[in-house]
Order: sequence, then structure tokens, then C-alpha cells
Amino acid sequence: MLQVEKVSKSYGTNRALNNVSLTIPKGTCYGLIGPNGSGKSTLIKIISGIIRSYEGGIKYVGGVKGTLGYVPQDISLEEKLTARTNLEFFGQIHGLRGSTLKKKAEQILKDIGLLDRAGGIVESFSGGMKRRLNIGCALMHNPELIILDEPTVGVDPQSRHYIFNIVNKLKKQGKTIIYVSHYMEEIENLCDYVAFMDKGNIVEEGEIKELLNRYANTAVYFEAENPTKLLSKGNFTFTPYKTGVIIQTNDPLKTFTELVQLSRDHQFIPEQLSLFKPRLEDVFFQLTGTDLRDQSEKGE
Ligand SMILES: Nc1ncnc2c1ncn2[C@@H]1O[C@H](COP(=O)(O)OP(=O)(O)OP(=O)(O)O)[C@@H](O)[C@H]1O
Repeated sequence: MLQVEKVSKSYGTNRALNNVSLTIPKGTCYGLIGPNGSGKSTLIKIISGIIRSYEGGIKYVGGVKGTLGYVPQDISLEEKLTARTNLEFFGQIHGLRGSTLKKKAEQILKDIGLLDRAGGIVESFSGGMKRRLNIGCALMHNPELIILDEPTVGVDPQSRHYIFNIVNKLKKQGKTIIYVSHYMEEIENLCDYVAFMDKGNIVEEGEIKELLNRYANTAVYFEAENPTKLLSKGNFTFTPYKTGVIIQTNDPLKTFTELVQLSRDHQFIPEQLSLFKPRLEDVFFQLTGTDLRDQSEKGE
């Protein structure tokens, strides 16, 4: 298990991390999500030892540290060399030699889907291929903890597919993964745990299933041509959501039944009436009052 204990970091007067505490259980995929500038990269640079000056502590309990593979956002490859040579170079740095080195490079080339391009010069590769190779290089020494910083930004769908496969394979091998992204769907599909970051703070963290359950059952979704017309006849608090509205409630089944009754009484046919099942993006919205996608698009 990896424990981040009350970690703070400032760049001059800019406080990038503010008393951040997290527990990352061994063998899990842990998602870090938040808008641009929320402190994600700073946090993982501290965890991976790149930033050494900070307040608080990072503790490895029960052998998670072992070895660490950190894949930064920026590609760091030897562009004039082949894919295989790049992998072998990183393997050599970590002490691999001879047939062990060759076999490992072959295995990684297969995993990242570049076996048929093993002899290709990296500068001729697409952005997605380079990113896959960059990940492969960080895996040559078979690390126990793998940190991926925004691994799918700007990559083609085929590369994204390979990256998801790599993560799933690492999960099956029992590795601990920290997956940084601002794509909610990726975190929801790949990770077991998530921490939401905003302005240097952790606004919520926990097991994704548990979080979704906790934030579910607090609202009913209602969609109709003119929902206000009907809803104003009852005592409902509602806010626009996608093409309908969500009605906040402590008792969703009761609210659901009231809405059915109200609709019948006024011979009103809703287009959709359902218990609200939140996705991670809805949880983030409820926590921060902002839409991560909007913020990220503004920041990009
Ligand atoms: N080397 C640095 N010098 C000064 N300020 C920095 C530095 N690195 C990050 N910051 C600032 O610290 C804050 C957190 O940045 P950080 O890169 O950790 O966030 P992030 O969530 O990873 O964002 P992004 O998704 O854009 O990478 C931001 O305000 C950023 O401008």
C-alpha cells in the first residue's frame, strides 16, 4: 500500500498541492482526475521521486515500491533509433542483459502492438505509436508500481485500445497502477479507485463502485417537452441536466411515485422518468459544481 500523507507543495506563492492525503492499495488501479492545473502531475512527480522538495510524507507499506515505472506526459525516446533499440536501452539501464533483455523487449513489443515495427526508426512513428513505445520503455524492468500521466491524450483510437489492453494486463499481473487522466470514462472503465482533485485539494476519493452508489439514489431524472409546466405543480427542486432535469431527493422512490401520480393527474406523458444513475462526471459535478470537460476544454 502506498500512503500519501498531508503532502503540500508550492511553486513560489502558487500552492499546487494543499495537504493531500491518499491511500493507494497494493494491486489496484487508482485513478487521479481533475482539471488542468489541479495538481495531478505535481502529486505523481512527488510520488515518483522527481520532485524531492515538499511538505508531508510518502510511505510505502508492504512492498508496493519494489520498482517504479513512471511514464510522463512528454515522450522521451531516442528518435533516431529503432523501437527495439529504445526498449533494449531502457532494459540495459535497469541491468537486463543477453537473452533476458531480448526476450523482454520482444514481449513488450507484442504487448504494445509494435512487433511488426520493431526495426522502424522512431521518428517515422505516429504520436500514438511513440506513446505506446514510451509506455513499453517504462515496463522493461517489470516494475511493481506504474504511474501513467495522461497516457491517451492526443492518441489515435488504435493506440488508445492498445494502451487500455496494457493497463488491463498489468492489472491481471497484480501491479499497482496510478492512472492520471481527465477523461472520466477511462477512469471509470479502467480503475478500481479514484481521487478527484481540484485546485490542489482532494475533493473526494474512494472505491469507484462505492462512490457511484453513494452518489446514486439522490435524484430522479425527468425528461419531457416542457418539464417546468408539470413540475411547477408539485413541490420539486430541479436543475437542468442534459436534455431533461434532475430532481434532488432524499427518497427517490417516493419522488418517482409522486411524479408518476402528478403526470397521471395532469394527463402528462414524460419522455423519460428514471432513477438517476450517476457516472463519475456527475459525481465530480456534484462535488465541485463544475463540469470537468468544460474546464479542461477551456484549459487546452
Ligand atoms: N515547475 C513549475 N513551476 C511553477 N509552477 C508550476 C510548475 N509545475 C506546475 N506548476 C503550477 O502548479 C499548479 C498545478 O500544476 P500541475 O501540472 O501539477 O497540475 P495538473 O493537474 O497536472 O495539470 P495538467 O493536467 O495541465 O498537467 C498549476 O497552477 C501549475 O501552473
